[in-house]
Amino acid sequence: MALVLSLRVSFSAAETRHKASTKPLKFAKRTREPKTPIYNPRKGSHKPSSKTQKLNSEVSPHRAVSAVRLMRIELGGAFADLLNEKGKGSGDNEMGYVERTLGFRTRELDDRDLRLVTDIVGGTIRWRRFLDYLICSICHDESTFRRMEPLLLQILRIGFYEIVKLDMPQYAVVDENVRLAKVALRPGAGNLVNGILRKLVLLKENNSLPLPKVEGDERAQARTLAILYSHPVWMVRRWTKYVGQEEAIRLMTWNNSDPSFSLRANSGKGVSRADLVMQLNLLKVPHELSLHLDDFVRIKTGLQVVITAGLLKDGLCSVQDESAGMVVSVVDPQPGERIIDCCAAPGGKTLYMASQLSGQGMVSAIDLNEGRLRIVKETAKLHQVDSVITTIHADLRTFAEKNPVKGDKVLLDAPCSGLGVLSKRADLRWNRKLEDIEQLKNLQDELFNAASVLVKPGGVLIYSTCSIDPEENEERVAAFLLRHPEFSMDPVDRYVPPDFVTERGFYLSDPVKHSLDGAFAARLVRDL
Ligand SMILES: C[S@@+](CC[C@H](N)C(=O)[O-])C[C@H]1O[C@@H](n2cnc3c(N)ncnc32)[C@H](O)[C@@H]1O
Repeated sequence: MALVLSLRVSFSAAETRHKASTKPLKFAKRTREPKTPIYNPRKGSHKPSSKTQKLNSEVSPHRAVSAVRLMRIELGGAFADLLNEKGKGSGDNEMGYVERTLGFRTRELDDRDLRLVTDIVGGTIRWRRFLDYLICSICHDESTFRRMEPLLLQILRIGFYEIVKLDMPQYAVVDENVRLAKVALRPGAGNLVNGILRKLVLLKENNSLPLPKVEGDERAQARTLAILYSHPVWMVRRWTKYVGQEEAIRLMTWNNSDPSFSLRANSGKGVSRADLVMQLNLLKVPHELSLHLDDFVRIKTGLQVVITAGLLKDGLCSVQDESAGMVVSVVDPQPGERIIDCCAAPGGKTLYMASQLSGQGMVSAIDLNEGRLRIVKETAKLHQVDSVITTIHADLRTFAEKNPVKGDKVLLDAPCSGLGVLSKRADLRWNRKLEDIEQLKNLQDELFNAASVLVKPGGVLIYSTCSIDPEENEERVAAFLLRHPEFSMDPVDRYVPPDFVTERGFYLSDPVKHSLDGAFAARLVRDL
């Protein structure tokens, strides 16, 4: 049976002896059962191992944890179901997941391991299409690749990423991933990993990785670029259409780079940026002051240190991208105003707006998602801005129909594709579909109409997204203005630096140009 073949392949003894060969790999059937039981969703079985609870000190912890985390991310629900079925509590921490999946524990992760897990998991997800292309090419057999069991595939992806993208010491990477495959799966899987990784090493050393050439018509080129820069083909085609191939490549390169983060000093709690900088200096976290926003600091590394030190838990600061902070600059909250935040959860902009009210006025935070809205409420308390925030659990469309409330300012931070934040959301590119954009556009139009009802005469309506797609941004605003002649554009040049203002007076943070997340905002004024 094909499935059995994929589960029980062992790399031929000859291949192991001769290390890396350039010939197609041959897979021999195994006859024995796998040594260690593992979760295999394709077989739908999981036998708890007698080795459970066993500490394995030979396997590198960051690789075991990365492999399991990648499985969880890719398998999603199926994996969660398995853990629930097998007993509550066993999977509530990372090592619990490792133990239940691999049948053994590793030593606890230290700070270096944690950083490696973050790098490897993020990078392996981002580069998935590229890595799979290489793995498939080296296997010389697409069906073998397609039928590869999930854990084996994740181990190979990790090895390929470490060798090709992280330039880690190649033979150490081979040995470590072989060991993981042997212990977590069976000796034959280790031999297979050994053969494939050694072949990769040889190809890399000879500078002859099997990479496709960008040639042919527009579709063919997009398919190749999608492999080389590891994005869905539809995104490559869309960006090439809007900004040309060179700019699309720059954008994909940005999306594949390690994300940097910004921290906002929580002025609502009386924490100034100088206080935050002092804390970062004490923690030895390198940082730069934001050039655009007074409360913000940028960090490239050290987020884990900030989290561990409790700066977020204690409400001293929040993680917030400057691009999102500048949307609040476009709103320009003033003490005493009533601001309606129509799609508020989890509350990044709500909290920042509230912190600018100096205790006078109100932000009404509406959201459809009750759980996420609860986060807004709890964080508002932690940040000591709860006296100026009211949360309202509702669908904006029905709320606007039934409630006579009017705001001085109404912010609609609409649900969107998130195409501006792909560098931070490593897996989002694989979850988004082209069809989503059509559906989102309809929702955005409906929410735009509903939000407009809540604006008082002479009041301001701000429409924003974390997308860079013109169909979710400029086109939605143009369509709204046609439907609502009682609103007119108010250019944003008074509120954000000139570099962020488009010709038509919108706010646009462009990842390539500004090295920030992508974000968009339009400011519209209602007639008196
Ligand atoms: C982009 S997120 C908002 C992010 C938020 N403004 C922030 O800065 O943290 C969009 C939000 O819209 C909410 N949403 C989606 N459809 C909605 C609806 N019909 N009514 C109200 N909220 C909705 C989602 O639950 C989600 O929390």
